[in-house]
Amino acid sequence: MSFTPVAFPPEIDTILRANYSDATWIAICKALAVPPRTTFCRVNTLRCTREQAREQLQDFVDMQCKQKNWPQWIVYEHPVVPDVLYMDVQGPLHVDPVQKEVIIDTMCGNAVLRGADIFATGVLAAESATKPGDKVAVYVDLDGACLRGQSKKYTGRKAFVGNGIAMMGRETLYTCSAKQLRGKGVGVQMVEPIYKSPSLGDMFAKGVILQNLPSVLVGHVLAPRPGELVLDMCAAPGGKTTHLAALMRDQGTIIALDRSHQKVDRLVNYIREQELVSVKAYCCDATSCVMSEQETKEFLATPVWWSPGSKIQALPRECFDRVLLDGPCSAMGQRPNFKPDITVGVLHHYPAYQRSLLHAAHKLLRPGGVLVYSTCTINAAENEHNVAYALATFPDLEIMAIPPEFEGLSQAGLTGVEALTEVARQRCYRFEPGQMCGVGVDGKVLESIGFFFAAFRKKEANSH
Ligand SMILES: C[S@@+](CC[C@H](N)C(=O)[O-])C[C@H]1O[C@@H](n2cnc3c(N)ncnc32)[C@H](O)[C@@H]1O
Repeated sequence: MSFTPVAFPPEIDTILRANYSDATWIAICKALAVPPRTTFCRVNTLRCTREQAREQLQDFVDMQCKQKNWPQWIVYEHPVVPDVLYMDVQGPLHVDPVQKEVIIDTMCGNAVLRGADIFATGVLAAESATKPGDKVAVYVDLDGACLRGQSKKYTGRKAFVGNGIAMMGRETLYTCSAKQLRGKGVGVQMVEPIYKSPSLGDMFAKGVILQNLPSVLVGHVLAPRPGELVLDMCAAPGGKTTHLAALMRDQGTIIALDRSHQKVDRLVNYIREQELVSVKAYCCDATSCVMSEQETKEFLATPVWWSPGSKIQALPRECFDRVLLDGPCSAMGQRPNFKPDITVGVLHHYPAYQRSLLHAAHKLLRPGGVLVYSTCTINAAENEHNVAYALATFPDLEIMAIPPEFEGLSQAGLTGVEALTEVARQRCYRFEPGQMCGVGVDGKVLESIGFFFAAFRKKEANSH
């Protein structure tokens, strides 16, 4: 079974491949079409130890394997990153599609390839005679052209992702509204997926969070300590915010911003559910969120933070011990990616936008403080070029060396970015799709999504 490599629109392909040899670019496009070889999850160490979480997850996975008639699947503790568990992903496996078809959209297809079952709301179309218990072949609608509820066989472009068992009939799926279906649970249980990996089910409630290794590393490299004042500039949905809170033992203050009101509302609920007291989330445009010097003075005279969830305008200058800038990006490192959906205009818009966020981050960071800049894209303009920009624009920022324990988990930055010195390039954390991100306890290569980050320290006033 093989997947066709990701095909970017031609103009996008030209831009992205510019920094690679043809062979490397082809390998990247192949890797982007399929899921990473490893499923990583982070343990919420405020709730349980990693060992407790591993045991619980192993029990859950054992139960699933029994149900699906799969051989035993081992949950490992990551040898280097202290709060990470991981499992291997198997595939591509040879699976013959059965006759009856179910169609899902590309987002749902991406999740299926990463081990998920299909929730009732995810099913776009099923053939007219589909009943609970039927074995169905699951296809992804590649062009977004399948009508929801369609009963005829879909004849558009589609990709097979495996066979599953329908858990409800066609009638239930399409006579109920999307609202009624929400919470109804699994619509199709994937028993013969092309890429096999146990799903995490409701392990989230038990403190196990699906999170890619590079995202977890971001938290460890930022390394916030209990009692510090930390800023997460683009925080929603909050995967990294909650990690920072765990690293700080929920002691200190994390100011979590997001521009979107709805996302902040969800983030506030998430923080409440997690019973975190250190995180305060606000709706704020982080490109223009810096107080003037006078306003900063006045704020610091009586520092009172606003009520969580409210819209705020600005934050005090040079006060934050750590700043995380995990901003909006072209997300071209996501795996699998059935259909990269981006225009040249949008791709070109990101680097400048990220630079405006970098300007704000620099103003808010205290001397001696640490800034981590991250993206989940392979686009050099949003990565190495922005690192070079930050170093050239802010002479008081220095790029931090990779701690010895994290060496070998990522690749260095790309070559050929003129303004990036060799030292700075070596200090970038680039996670190239298809390349290893370390080695597991059993010597197997680990692999994740495409990602990039760099850590900077702001020099103390007397050191520059
Ligand atoms: C990559 S996501 C952040 C993911 C998050 N850090 C996590 O780990 O869960 C980028 C976020 O930036 C937000 N965003 C975009 N522009 C922003 C701005 N000017 N100010 C604040 N947030 C912004 C988006 O709404 C989006 O939620």
